[in-house]
Amino acid sequence: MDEKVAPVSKIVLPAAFVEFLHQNGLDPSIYIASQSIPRYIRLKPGCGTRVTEIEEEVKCKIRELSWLPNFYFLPPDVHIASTKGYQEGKIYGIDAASGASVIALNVSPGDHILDLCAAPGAKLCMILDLIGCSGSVTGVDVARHRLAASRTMLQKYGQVTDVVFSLQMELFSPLFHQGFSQAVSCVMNLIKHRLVGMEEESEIYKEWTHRRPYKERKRVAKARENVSRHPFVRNQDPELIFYGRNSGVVGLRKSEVFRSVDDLEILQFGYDKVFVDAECTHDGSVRHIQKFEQWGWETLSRRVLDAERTDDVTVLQLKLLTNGFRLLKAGGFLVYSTCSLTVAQNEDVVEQFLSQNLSAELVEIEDAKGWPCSPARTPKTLRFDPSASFTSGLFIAKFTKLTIR
Ligand SMILES: C[S@@+](CC[C@H](N)C(=O)[O-])C[C@H]1O[C@@H](n2cnc3c(N)ncnc32)[C@H](O)[C@@H]1O
Repeated sequence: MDEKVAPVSKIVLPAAFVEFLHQNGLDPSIYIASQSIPRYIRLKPGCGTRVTEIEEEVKCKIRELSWLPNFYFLPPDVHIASTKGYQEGKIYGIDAASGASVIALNVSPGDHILDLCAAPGAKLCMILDLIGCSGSVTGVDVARHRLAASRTMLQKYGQVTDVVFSLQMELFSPLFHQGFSQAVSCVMNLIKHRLVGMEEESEIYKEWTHRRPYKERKRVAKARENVSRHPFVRNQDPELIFYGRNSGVVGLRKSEVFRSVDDLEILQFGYDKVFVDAECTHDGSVRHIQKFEQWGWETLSRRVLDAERTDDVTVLQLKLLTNGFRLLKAGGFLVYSTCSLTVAQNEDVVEQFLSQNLSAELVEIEDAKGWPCSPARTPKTLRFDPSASFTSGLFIAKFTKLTIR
């Protein structure tokens, strides 16, 4: 692993990573293409007039992307963080392929949407823009620090950030959105600790507060430690860590918020759309891989190449997809995406899932007709290949739920 070979672009990929790419039939030259992959930004709808101002600030032209509304691109080495538009929450960085995966969901105002791997939240922001002021969005994630980033991001971009949950993913029962009177976003994770604002389980949720008692803070810190040591360990106790005043949660008991539901109920009252932007090895995200040069290639070895971990990831992906699908109502749509280009994390997961779920059917992604992507091995699924799309690498599959009688 320490041996460095294969000079690719400006970075020198470690031999083990080159081997990983070869084993998965991936061409290391996609990392060369990274030099010509632009930086993508999304302007919040209605902010198109800010383009000239941003151009003056970054001292270069920003160009509109023809195939994705509100997306623009600029040279990869130009940073937007110091621009007024960025600081005022009018623009954010999001890769065009990621934007495409959100569009594949066909978000409509009034939809009730579940985002299962939501943090740090660029796609959640986009979903909230598309849904407008009706319907609901529920965001879920396992990582507390990433959830904190999501909350900050949603607040910055003026999104409704009413609810943040702490929840065991695999045990997740839908927080029935019928309880919400307006669009809310809920971010959840798996950290096991007691409900903030509730002294006893039997108590009613009080208004959430940042000012937590000492005992509560200690419990949270301990839970955080456990989760970072055992990221894949199942916890038993779904917990709410943050919720907003208008979330519909204040005044309810835990049993009312997290009531168990059967599959028949879900067919009728489940989510209209579910987005599973699954945890993956990120090998398709060229920029992400390049960052390991600073982080240390040993970290790449641990996070991407470790065979046991890669197996864990595919098991987790199948679980996330299965659980997300369970929570979908009949006739609803689910988008599964990863920024890995390996068949194991994409087509194999999709095919295994289909073989286990007779009510799942792949559907064509209509919007993709104008996108620079290519068909993947499984019919109706697609891939963004960085060397052809000039975006990050991404796999997308879209399912619907049939009613099987
Ligand atoms: C590809 S990232 C999601 C990116 C996000 N959709 C966005 O647009 O910013 C995958 C996420 O899955 C989360 N994750 C990993 N295991 C999880 C689990 N068991 N349940 C929920 N989220 C999980 C990770 O913490 C990570 O934030």
